[in-house]
Amino acid sequence: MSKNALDRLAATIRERRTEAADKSYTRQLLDDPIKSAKKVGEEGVEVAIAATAQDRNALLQESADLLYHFLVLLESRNIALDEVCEVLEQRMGTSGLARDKGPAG
Ligand SMILES: N=c1c2ncn([C@@H]3O[C@H](COP(=O)(O)OP(=O)(O)OP(=O)(O)O)[C@@H](O)[C@H]3O)c2ncn1[C@@H]1O[C@H](COP(=O)(O)O)[C@@H](O)[C@H]1O
Repeated sequence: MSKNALDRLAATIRERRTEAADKSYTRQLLDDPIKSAKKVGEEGVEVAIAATAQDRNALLQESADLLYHFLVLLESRNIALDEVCEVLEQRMGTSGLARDKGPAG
């Protein structure tokens, strides 16, 4: 999924704030940020299981579920995808090995 598709999906999710709950699954999640957070956790575990099982199709499907639910969670907490991208951009060029991991590693 390209960044452009993620932006379009995020815009759809934002629009669902004003949709009727009985017509929109997204609106139901936006009304219940705790459920939304739990769904991100569930979908993350399902991604990990699919990856561990080396099930390519399942990994694609679960990854899409995770991205959708992650975007809903961000919207429910009034965080724009661009803000997350800014954090990623700030990290660019800094190796993961460069972080201070403390004496325990
Ligand atoms: N990308 C998605 C998307 N991916 C997954 N899902 C839904 O996520 C739900 C949860 O998936 P699960 O596999 O966990 O199913 P479940 O365990 O039965 O779900 P829960 O009862 O736990 O919520 C399913 O109902 C899927 O249909 C999505 N629902 C919506 N979208 C996008 O959001 C748009 C708006 O959707 P509505 O708000 O429903 O109009 C759609 O046009 C799509 O572009």
